[in-house]
Amino acid sequence: MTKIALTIAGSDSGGGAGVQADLRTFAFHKIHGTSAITCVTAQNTVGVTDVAAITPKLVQAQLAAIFDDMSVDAVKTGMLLNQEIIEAVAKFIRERNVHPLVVDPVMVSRAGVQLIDDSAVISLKTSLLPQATIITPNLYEARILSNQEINTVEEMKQAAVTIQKQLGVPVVLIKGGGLSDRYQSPDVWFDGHNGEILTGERIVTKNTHGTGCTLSSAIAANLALGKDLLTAVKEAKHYVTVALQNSLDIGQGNGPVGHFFPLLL
Ligand SMILES: Nc1ncnc2c1ncn2[C@@H]1O[C@H](COP(=O)(O)OP(=O)(O)OP(=O)(O)O)[C@@H](O)[C@H]1O
Ligand SMILES: Cc1ncc(CO)c(N)n1
Repeated sequence: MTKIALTIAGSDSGGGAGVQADLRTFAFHKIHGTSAITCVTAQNTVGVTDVAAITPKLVQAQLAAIFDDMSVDAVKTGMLLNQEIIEAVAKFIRERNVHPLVVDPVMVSRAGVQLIDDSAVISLKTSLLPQATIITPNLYEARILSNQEINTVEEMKQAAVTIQKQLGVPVVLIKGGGLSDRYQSPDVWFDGHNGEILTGERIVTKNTHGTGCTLSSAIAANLALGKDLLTAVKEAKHYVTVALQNSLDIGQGNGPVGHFFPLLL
């Protein structure tokens, strides 16, 4: 039977991140992708020039339209923009017992640009993160969530434990794309008992736009396919590495990763 995944996220006009990256990732995994759009960004490979929120009512209506009609096998959230949207999404997830749920707590981009406002950070922590199956903060986001400095794998491990315990999230995966390591891009997993360092070769490219969106939607896709969580994460990390190896030299800034590899028809 066809599996179905849902992304609750923002639109990236440049097509590299957000809903556009998520739907391509679902399609690569042979999963039907649905989407509830939270905001529209005017964005390209260089940066974000404008953003407008979708009303919480319309976000909720998109979610209801999907869940009233279809059986959704896995969900991911990405950029939720503001407190009202986060609260609407969190309420829907609570009421409909939505799971498995991969939360990419999008707050700050790899380039260090803040993508959501301060009140939204509080709602994310209190209303949404505790409902997640797994959360996937990048280094900046993990710093905000743990209140600690993170520059090394050792500090990533400590922060993962702090976040897991303080926020009551079952599994924390801190992404190491932002580390200054020339050879590796390790991600750190902590599930309350076991810690693991998921190693991965660092690909030398400037085209890293959308890596975080791609990782979280690949985890959701693998969960929709019935894989266990650690396997889902390991395979998703491998997918991102190969997508980076096949990244696209588009635009003047950071181009997108290559979600599809040459197709032989
Ligand atoms: N140059 C790279 N080579 C290999 N893996 C990378 C590289 N950059 C990032 N990754 C991997 O990509 C995934 C996403 O991590 P990253 O830290 O880039 O997330 P992010 O900041 O949320 O991404 P973005 O905001 O650009 O979408 C992680 O698995 C990370 O290890
Ligand atoms: C819409 C959107 N979502 C997420 C990110 C983070 O990469 C981005 N740059 N844009």
